[in-house]
Amino acid sequence: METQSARIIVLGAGAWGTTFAQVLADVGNYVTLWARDERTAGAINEFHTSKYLPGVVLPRKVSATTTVEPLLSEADGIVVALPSDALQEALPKFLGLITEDQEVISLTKGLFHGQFTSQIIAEAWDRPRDTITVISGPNLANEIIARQPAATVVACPQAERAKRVGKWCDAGYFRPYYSVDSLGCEVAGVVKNVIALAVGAAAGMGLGKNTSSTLITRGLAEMTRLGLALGANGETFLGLAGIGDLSTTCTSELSRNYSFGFNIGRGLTVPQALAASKGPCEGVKSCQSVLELANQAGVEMPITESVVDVIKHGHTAAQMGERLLGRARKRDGVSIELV
Ligand SMILES: NC(=O)c1ccc[n+]([C@@H]2O[C@H](COP(=O)([O-])OP(=O)(O)OC[C@H]3O[C@@H](n4cnc5c(N)ncnc54)[C@H](O)[C@@H]3O)[C@@H](O)[C@H]2O)c1
Ligand SMILES: O=P(O)(O)OC[C@H](O)CO
Repeated sequence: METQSARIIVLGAGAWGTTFAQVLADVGNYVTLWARDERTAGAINEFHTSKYLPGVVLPRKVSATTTVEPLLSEADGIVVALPSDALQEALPKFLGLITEDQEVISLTKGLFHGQFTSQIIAEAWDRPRDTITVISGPNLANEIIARQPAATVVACPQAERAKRVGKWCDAGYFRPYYSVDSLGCEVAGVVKNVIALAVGAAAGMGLGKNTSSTLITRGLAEMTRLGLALGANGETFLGLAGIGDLSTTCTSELSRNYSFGFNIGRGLTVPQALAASKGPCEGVKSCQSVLELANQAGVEMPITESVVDVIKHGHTAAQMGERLLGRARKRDGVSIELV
């Protein structure tokens, strides 16, 4: 029988990694954050603060280090909370230090160079993808750090691993639901960021709730079509990691993706909107890859396509709207038809 407190390392001491570390500490686990700079680690260890979470005092059980290698072999679980474009640089140095019986948990909602986070981790650490647990849901760090109630999906094809990880983060205010569909959770976590860019852009143009609800609903259809084509379970998209996270990200000014889109909608350029962002905009990084994946799978994703036109081809938010409204008329519903 496993003891109640686990030893957990969180790689990435930013907003979500630090917040998730607090969740784990609140349950009674021993948590160490890996920060890449001494300043971030020092602020956590000496003052229990983080520049990523202004005004927050962290539990004393959360500590940080810049030298995590000696701690990895003793850990029960390793959490990856890095932005998607940092994974290929940051992860390989830990190859050989993590074994298959340890739990590896991904919090990163990204698709980088055509690879979902669990694929990148599996390759970097030479372990089967189906041993990696994905945690995804309507989980804005700034709300969870204040211990506001929220639920999440803890998903792993090896169900026992999801159960084990779920117990570690079952903090009461943070409520895990279990799934074996980690692929569906990853698809949803990536596509919702792209859709949030479009919804934010519409809001930034001054458009109202009818427009945002239209984009959210059709965005759900896009996400579901792609997920089904890739082999995910359709139910996932109607759950917390699907419509749950989509609605949070598309309606909150705390979302970096929505806020980025909002700034585009009010006329900022892509570089200006990126400079104004308070953190990684995964949708900006992943939209092209999502579209390529959709094209390979023969799936139509018009909202994603119009976001790519804005990010990569200099289209304005107004052109994005015109293009979407000019499309051929379709049947309503989350259809699995690919045309
Ligand atoms: N913030 C949220 O509300 C939230 C919620 C759920 C999921 N996520 C996902 O979590 C991931 C991280 O987001 P975040 O909000 O914590 O970002 P963040 O910018 O707040 O933190 C990222 C951290 O990674 C570190 N980092 C960056 N590159 C690195 C490298 N090469 N080596 C080592 N460390 C490096 C940064 O120094 C920083 O501490 C993203 O994929 C995001 O989509 C975020
Ligand atoms: O700030 P965003 O847009 O990266 O969204 C954060 C989380 O993914 C919301 O669940």
